[in-house]
Amino acid sequence: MPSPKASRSAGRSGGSPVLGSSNGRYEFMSLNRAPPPHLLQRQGSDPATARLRASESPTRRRGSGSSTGSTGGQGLPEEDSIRLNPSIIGVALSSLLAIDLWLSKRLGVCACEDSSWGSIRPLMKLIEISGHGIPWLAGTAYCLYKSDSAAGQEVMLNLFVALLLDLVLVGIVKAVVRRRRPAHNRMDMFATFSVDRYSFPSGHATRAAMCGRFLLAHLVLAAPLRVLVLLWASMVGLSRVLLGRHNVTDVVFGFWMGYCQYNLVEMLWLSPQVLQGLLGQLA
Ligand SMILES: CC(C)=CCC/C(C)=C/COP(=O)(O)O
Repeated sequence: MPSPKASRSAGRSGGSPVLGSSNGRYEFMSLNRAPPPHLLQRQGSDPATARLRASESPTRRRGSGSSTGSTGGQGLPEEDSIRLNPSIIGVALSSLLAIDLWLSKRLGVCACEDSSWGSIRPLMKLIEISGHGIPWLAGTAYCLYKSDSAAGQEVMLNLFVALLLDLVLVGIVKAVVRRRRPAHNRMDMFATFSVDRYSFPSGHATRAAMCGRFLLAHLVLAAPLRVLVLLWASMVGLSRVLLGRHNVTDVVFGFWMGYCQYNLVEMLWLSPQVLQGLLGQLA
């Protein structure tokens, strides 16, 4: 093994510990220079093969000119150029993912009772229930049943359909992406589907964004109540990360998806005629 001292001095001279030991000692070699012949021989069965491998080192390849062609063995082989170009996107995505995981872990302060903010976990769980699918479906069905005006029934029926649509769309995306929930999450949510073991996107966030927009658009609410709706939707999203249920990107995407789902609900809006037909069939 090289002593730390040897490694440091090699680092200072621009060398890099790229090759193995010779006679029990490690040797350091600059990436910009061709390796000595005795080391080349160890890389391949004969010196010619070894030299060829050395000429394919990343540094040599980068300096070889054309990045598109593969003519005459001088340019970059095509498959290599394909592999190198998307690496910028790959690095950006993995950096974003790393930041997401790090931030989500730091924000998961109510993930269990003995977490740093474990004392507010019950409050966060209450907010969680307020954005759960069951109270929303049950509440909407109750309002639909109780509503005595055609306008009220129309709004409630469309909200009910929107909630079902949300469950289906979120289920599909979760099943396709299959991102696991954060490791610090305790799976103690009530009434979940099997796809809810996956975390992308947050179903609570999609519901909060979609229902928030729905309420603001279809209920005549005073300004303080409108602010309350916005606050509630934000708190539902935030509580998902604080409880350790989701990573930040699950919630951000969930909000965006719920926002778009509302546009879809508006496009597919069930008119009173359709509603009468449906109710007529039920009666
Ligand atoms: C059983 C019904 C009707 C809905 C399930 C709602 C639920 C538990 C969704 C998961 O939400 P997150 O993805 O935000 O954890």
